[in-house]
Amino acid sequence: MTFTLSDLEAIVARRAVSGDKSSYTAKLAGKGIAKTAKKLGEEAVETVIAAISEDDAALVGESADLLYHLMVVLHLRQVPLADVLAELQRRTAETGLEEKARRPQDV
Ligand SMILES: N=c1c2ncn([C@@H]3O[C@H](COP(=O)(O)OP(=O)(O)OP(=O)(O)O)[C@@H](O)[C@H]3O)c2ncn1[C@@H]1O[C@H](COP(=O)(O)O)[C@@H](O)[C@H]1O
Repeated sequence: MTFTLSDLEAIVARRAVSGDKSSYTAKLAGKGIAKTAKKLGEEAVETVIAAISEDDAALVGESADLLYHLMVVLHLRQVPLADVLAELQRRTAETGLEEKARRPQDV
């Protein structure tokens, strides 16, 4: 069976409130949204570095770290993954450049 981000969302939700001393998710969630969002930023930078100068295995690993930390941030903000997917689906109605052209012009 294919593993999905929805599966990861459920794992994160369960582990964040587990109180399990061996859980990284519980430890991270306990630090709050500011620390967790900062960690997400660090993982984003590591993913950028992997994309530019490391091999595919490194990029896969950093991408997994990035998506996992994003799921913890969404959990802490109580934003369902479904909301993000719905936004992505809404965006399929037009190209990225069409959407950009509709934005109000800077004055
Ligand atoms: N996908 C992940 C996942 N990806 C990355 N990580 C952890 O993210 C941490 C990031 O490592 P770093 O070296 O960047 O940071 P660190 O120095 O350990 O942490 P800081 O002190 O900087 O906060 C590591 O401890 C990784 O194990 C993850 N931890 C958990 N999961 C998933 O969550 C499930 C539950 O995990 P626990 O909550 O730990 O039981 C796991 O079975 C996985 O499915």
